[in-house]
Amino acid sequence: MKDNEVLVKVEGLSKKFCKDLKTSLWYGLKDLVSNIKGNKGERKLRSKEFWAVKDISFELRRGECLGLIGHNGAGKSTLLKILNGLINPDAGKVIMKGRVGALIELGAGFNPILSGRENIYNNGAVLGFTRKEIDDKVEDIIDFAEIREFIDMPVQNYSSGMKVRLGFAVAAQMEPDVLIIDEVLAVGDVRFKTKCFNAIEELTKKCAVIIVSHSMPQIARICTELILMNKGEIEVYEKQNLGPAIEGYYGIVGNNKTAEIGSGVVKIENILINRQSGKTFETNYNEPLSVIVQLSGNANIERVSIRLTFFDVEEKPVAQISSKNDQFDILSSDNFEVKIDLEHFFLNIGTYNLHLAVHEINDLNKEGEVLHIIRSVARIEVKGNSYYAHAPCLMKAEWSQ
Ligand SMILES: Nc1ncnc2c1ncn2[C@@H]1O[C@H](COP(=O)(O)OP(=O)(O)OP(=O)(O)O)[C@@H](O)[C@H]1O
Repeated sequence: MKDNEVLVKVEGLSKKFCKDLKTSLWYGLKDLVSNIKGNKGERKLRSKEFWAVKDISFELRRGECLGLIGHNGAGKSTLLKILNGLINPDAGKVIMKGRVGALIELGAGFNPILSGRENIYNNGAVLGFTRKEIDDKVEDIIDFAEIREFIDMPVQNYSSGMKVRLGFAVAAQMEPDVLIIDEVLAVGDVRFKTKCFNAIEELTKKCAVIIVSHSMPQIARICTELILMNKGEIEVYEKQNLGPAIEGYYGIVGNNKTAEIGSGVVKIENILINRQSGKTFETNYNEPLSVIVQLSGNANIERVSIRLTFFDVEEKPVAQISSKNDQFDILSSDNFEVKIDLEHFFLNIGTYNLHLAVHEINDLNKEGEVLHIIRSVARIEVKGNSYYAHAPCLMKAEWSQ
């Protein structure tokens, strides 16, 4: 087969479902009769029906890895099931070339009463391998799955993680031309998941991969292109710069609700970013950033610390600025203001939530009582020309040779 030939071609794929079972069965019966009469499938929605997948088209070549992302219920799994032939579309077509390896539903494709080893032989036979060819692969599959101890036990007694291990090992080791992987990988432990992502990266050189995941760092690492799905439709299809699709995903699933805790004895009254107040701020990567925190104090508290923590949209802390760490003493009074200036803002292009924390500094010069913490006090959107999705922070260095 040619190096970068198109292995998957999807044109105008649509699938509708019905929200209620009774109506769905009734429509199914009506469609059956109408099909027998030779009428084409109904493309319009009837009462209680909705498009789970609507008008999806794309092409994928050997060497490409397509990430499907989107909110729960966006239609990703339905699309994968159509691609793998598990369900029929209502409209559109799929052309798939070569051997297809798929890991779609936990335990799907395995016969529960057969052992892991017997299932490997079954799957291999379905994919067109001879017994001898499977003999040559079986040890590698068992090694990859790391379940040698349990390989002769019926699959129905496997844990979810063991099923994923076996499923991925079979899909990946059977020399697929097209590899389809759904979110099931999330069930595996962190080490095995990383091993799978590394294997997918290797496999992409030889095949076309379609993967569904909610883990943006992993998606950004292995995918060459992304489709952001929203309510069954393509919202963003990016091939060069994956940033807009990832940002779009966070825009749909992100949560930036403000929450407050603390005694409030010293209280954050207002915050200005680049001299402006509000909730959402825009800045450019590498530009200066100024934060002014306005507070109201109390005579009982003399000194406080202020901590600014930037969280990414997955709620992971990615950067922190702390008056304590910078050994800056903040003296509290009735109403006071603290100015924090950053010469360069090094966070990568993306959206961040700023959490602000004010603690009392006690006699031992340690952070004591929580005075006021505001989670997601501001949302900062960092703009820029290029997007490097691997790391949240893009530092600048002095280079020499
Ligand atoms: N067999 C079915 N009958 C009726 N509705 C269905 C069926 N399968 C899926 N759906 C509906 O289709 C929509 C798309 O579901 P799908 O599982 O494809 O979403 P998804 O993007 O994979 O979500 P998740 O991220 O939660 O896995 C959902 O509203 C779901 O309830």
